[in-house]
Amino acid sequence: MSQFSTLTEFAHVLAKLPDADLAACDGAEQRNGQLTKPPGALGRLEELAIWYAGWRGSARPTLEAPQIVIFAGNHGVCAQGVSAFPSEVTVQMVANFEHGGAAINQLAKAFGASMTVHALELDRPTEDFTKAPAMSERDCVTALQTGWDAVDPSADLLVTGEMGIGNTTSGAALGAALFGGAGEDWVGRGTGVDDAGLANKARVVDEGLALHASRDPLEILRCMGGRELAAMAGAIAAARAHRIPVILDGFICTAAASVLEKTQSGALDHCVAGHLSAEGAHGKMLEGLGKEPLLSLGLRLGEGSGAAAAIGVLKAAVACHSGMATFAEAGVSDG
Ligand SMILES: O=C(O)c1ccc[n+]([C@@H]2O[C@H](COP(=O)([O-])O)[C@@H](O)[C@H]2O)c1
Ligand SMILES: Cc1cc2nc[nH]c2cc1C
Repeated sequence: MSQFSTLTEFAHVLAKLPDADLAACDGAEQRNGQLTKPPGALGRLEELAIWYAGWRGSARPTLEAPQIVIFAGNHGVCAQGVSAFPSEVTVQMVANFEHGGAAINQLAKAFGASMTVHALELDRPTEDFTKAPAMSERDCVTALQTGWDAVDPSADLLVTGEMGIGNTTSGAALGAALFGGAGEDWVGRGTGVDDAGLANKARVVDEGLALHASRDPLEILRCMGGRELAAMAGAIAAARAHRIPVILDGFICTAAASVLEKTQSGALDHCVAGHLSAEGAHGKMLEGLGKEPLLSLGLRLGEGSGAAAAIGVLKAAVACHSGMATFAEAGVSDG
């Protein structure tokens, strides 16, 4: 539980979050060197296991309690015709999550993750950001706090996902405002808009950038983000406070996470990129964060799906690291 009642206070919380445990990292690195395999033969799985060990504070960690949190929000900017789907799909999909019928339900089950869904005032969409700030400071802080409180301190891995018709436009606006460039550099087809729809999204983002001049990352989140993006940012920050590593999902999740990194450099050191989304600018955003995605499967679903698929990769890394025999234990001659 953390208390912050303004965006400035949230920035102060971010500045004080803990770092990885270097002794655990060193211990994990040493153990990795003794396991029955040629050095480096498990490739990136080795690096992942050591990173995970550092955040969990144990040279031989376990990964048994992954948590998936899904946040849903509605967007006033949908009035600009930015999505291929109507806004009511957001609340309908929340019901689908609650009844177990969505892709993320099956992925959670497949990888043994708990899952919670948080609908964020769906009947009170954010403002259309071409006309006004998307959220008041109070609304933005409330969403950050909801995200913070949604994290189970006993989880040992967190995936944050979202559902929000129109939110690829918010993600693109955040991308442009945080990393530079114009609307056309950051918009993609989202749920499937055509060429005219894509051009319209670029126009909408450009209007937002012109109206909201502040380049303070948390102000950018408030003015052009959405409740589900703020909640993901709050959850990712809370995970760090609890030393819970995070797998980032696609374009919208990464945009929300980028707000943290731009507020406090290094704020995403406890996060890996789960996958490369088919949403056009996701790769550029990940490059801007210096993150290499674990998977590239052409997913563009959101709702935490790509990150959930990557739980399997991280489980593989930790299982090998913590379960394998050393050369000495197995009586295998080393090189
Ligand atoms: O995560 C992604 O990379 C991603 C890419 C494209 C679409 N989505 C999902 O589609 C919805 C937003 O698309 P749109 O076209 O309504 O802006 C939202 O519910 C997201 O979860 C998600
Ligand atoms: C059906 C549907 C499911 C989704 N899940 C995440 N975003 C979504 C958008 C739509 C349109």
